[in-house]
Amino acid sequence: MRIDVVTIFPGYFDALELSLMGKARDRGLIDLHVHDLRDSAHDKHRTVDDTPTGGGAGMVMKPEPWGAALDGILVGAGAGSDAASEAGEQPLAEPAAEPLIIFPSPAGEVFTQAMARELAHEQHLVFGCGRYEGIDQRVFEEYAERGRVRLVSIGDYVLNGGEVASIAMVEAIGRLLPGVVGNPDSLVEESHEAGLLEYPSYTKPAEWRGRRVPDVLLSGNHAAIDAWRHEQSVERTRRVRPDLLGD
Ligand SMILES: Nc1cc(-c2ccc3ccn(Cc4ccc(CN5CCCC5)cc4)c3c2)n[nH]1
Repeated sequence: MRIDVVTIFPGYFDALELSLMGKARDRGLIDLHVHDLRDSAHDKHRTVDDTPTGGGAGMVMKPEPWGAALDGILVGAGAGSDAASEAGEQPLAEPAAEPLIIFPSPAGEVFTQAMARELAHEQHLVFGCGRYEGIDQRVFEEYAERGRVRLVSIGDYVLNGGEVASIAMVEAIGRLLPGVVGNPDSLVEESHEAGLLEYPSYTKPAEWRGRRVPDVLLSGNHAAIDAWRHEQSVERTRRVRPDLLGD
C-alpha cells in the first residue's frame, strides 16, 4: 500500500518510522511519502492560511497550496502517460488504482475497526492534514468531483489538526495488512473485531499480590476457555459499550 501524507508538520510522522510501522515500511508493505504543504505554497512567505471569509476566529487553510500539493500526488499516482501508452500500445504496468483522499475532520464520519478493515484493501491512500480552523471547503469539493474523498473523525473531541488522527488511522489500517503483524490470529480475537470488546488477559505468575488468574484459564480445557472469554467479552461490552450490542 502506498500512503501519501500532506501536512505543515512533517515531523509528526517520524513516529511512523518506529516499531511495527517501521518494519512494515522496511519490508515494503507500506510505502509512506510525507509532503510539507509549505513546499506547495509558492508565494514569497509560503503562506498556507488566511482569515475566514465572513468573519470568525482563527485562520483557514488556503485552497491554492492544497490544490498544488494534491495535484502533484494524484498526477503521479495516475502514472501519467508512459511511452508505451503514448505510442498507443497497451500500457505495460497495471493502471494505478485511484487513490482515496482522507481528510481528518471533527465533522467527518467516525473511524471504526470496520472502516480500518475496509481501507486496508486500498492500494493508495492520501491523508490531507488540516490545521488552524480547517481547510477551505472548495478543496473537498474539487477533489470529491475528481476522485474519492472521505472526511473522517477519530472521535468526538477536537484536536489541533489532522496529524494525530492520520497517524492513528495509518496504524489501525497498517496493522491489518498481511505480513505486518507477526501472528495474524491476534487480529481476529481483538477488540471490536467481532463487534465486541476484548476479554481480560492474564499471564504468569498465576498469583500476584494475592490475585489469582481465573481457574478456567489454567484448566487446559480450551472449549471452556473460549466460552469463558466470549462471555467476558459480551459482559464487558454490555457494561461499557451497550451501543455496540444494538440493544
Ligand atoms: N476527530 C478529530 C479530528 C480533528 C481535527 C482534524 C483536522 C483539523 C484541522 C484543524 N483542526 C482543528 C479545529 C479547530 C476548531 C474547529 C472548529 N471550528 C469552528 C468553526 C470552524 C472550525 C475545527 C477544527 C482539526 C481537527 N479533531 N478531532
